Amino acid sequence: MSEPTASAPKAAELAALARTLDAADDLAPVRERFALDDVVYLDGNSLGALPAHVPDRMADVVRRQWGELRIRSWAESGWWTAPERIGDRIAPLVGAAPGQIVAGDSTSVNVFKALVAATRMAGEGRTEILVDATTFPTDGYIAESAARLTGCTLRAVTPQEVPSALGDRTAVVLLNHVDYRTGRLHDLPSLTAAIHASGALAVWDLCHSAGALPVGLDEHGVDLAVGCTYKYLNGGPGSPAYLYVRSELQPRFDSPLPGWNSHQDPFGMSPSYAPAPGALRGRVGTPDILSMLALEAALEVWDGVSVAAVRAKSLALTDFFLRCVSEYSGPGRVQCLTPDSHAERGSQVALRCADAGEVMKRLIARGVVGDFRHPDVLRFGFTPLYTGFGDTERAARILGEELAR
Ligand SMILES: Cc1ncc(COP(=O)(O)O)c(C=O)c1O
Ligand SMILES: Nc1c(O)cccc1C(=O)C[C@H](N)C(=O)O
Repeated sequence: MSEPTASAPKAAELAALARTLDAADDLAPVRERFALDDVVYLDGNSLGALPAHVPDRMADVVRRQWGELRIRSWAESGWWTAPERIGDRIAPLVGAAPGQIVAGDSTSVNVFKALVAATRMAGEGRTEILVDATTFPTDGYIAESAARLTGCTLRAVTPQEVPSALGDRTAVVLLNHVDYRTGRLHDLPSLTAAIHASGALAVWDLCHSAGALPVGLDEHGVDLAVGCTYKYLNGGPGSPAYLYVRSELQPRFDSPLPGWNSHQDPFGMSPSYAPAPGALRGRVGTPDILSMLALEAALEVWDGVSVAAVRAKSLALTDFFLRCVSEYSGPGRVQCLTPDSHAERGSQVALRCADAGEVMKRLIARGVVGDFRHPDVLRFGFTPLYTGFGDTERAARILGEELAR
């Protein structure tokens, strides 16, 4: 049996407030662009939902472009130029002018390219890589290997420790914009400025911020950035990642993976490598066209949607969720790891509680899908394109009921 959590009048008040907020939400109609059921899907920070038009688009890609046009599609269906074209479609979502982003490979591979290329661009005597000690693990593993390959030392520091860790030996700093576990948003403008003041380069991992909040890559002078597209960009499972190289740095970008797709004359089949100009220097080999074109179609859900509006709704949703959790779960049942301050909050709420893995299984069984991160964290990701305030109230209410069991 469940203990009662919030009083019935309180629940009615929150449900009514949710209806008012949904009615005033300009982004509410965007939900229709997605194929969703009545599950409350709060796992878009791991795998974004399917945009409704993608299956038909992919049927055309497979049946007509591949099945009928076959090899002609590299030119006639725009396959060959898809990585740069899609990079330019992602660019406004992360505050970048065209010509600086190429889509392809995984985030892990792009972290490797960015880090090694950054150490190659760093000045004489700069032989230390700083890596976010709280990073999603893959960045740390890749940084360790990149350091060994380049003869650099590697030091793990928290983002807060970066300013005092910087020195005249620092070559590059790899940071996560939003912490995957806590949902903490790090201060990209001021950290990038501090890194530059020390003469080093800044590489940012945008996996948990792109599509959820303004990033401002150009505005803040970020050197290199990477990110995935299967979370808030809804590109699909394993969809291509992307690499941003600031235009001024492109002529010096010396890729550690100089495949033929980044050659200035790929079909010249020369035995020696000569890099192409611009963003396509970040390409490696043949792109994964099916995933690439699913991503391109998925990005159409952004037509007419501003990142600023998404950010405003994201903060309103997470504020409302925190309020509902505190009403429905009572004091002491959960500990919130996500900062209260908007300036430090991404688009997820992370709650620590006892038996978090079991609690999440029960939530999923009741139609509230978040995820569990080892050892004791419940994560709830809020995708403003398809999550409403009613969903948010329902998720918090069911969480309260399960915690009271
Ligand atoms: C911050 C961050 N970086 C990297 C990755 C993963 O990269 P990849 O797509 O290479 O698996 C994730 C999530 O999977 C992530 O959250
Ligand atoms: N990339 C993933 C996958 O292939 C399977 C399951 C989950 C993922 C994720 O994206 C995890 C995610 N980066 C996280 O923040 O935990």
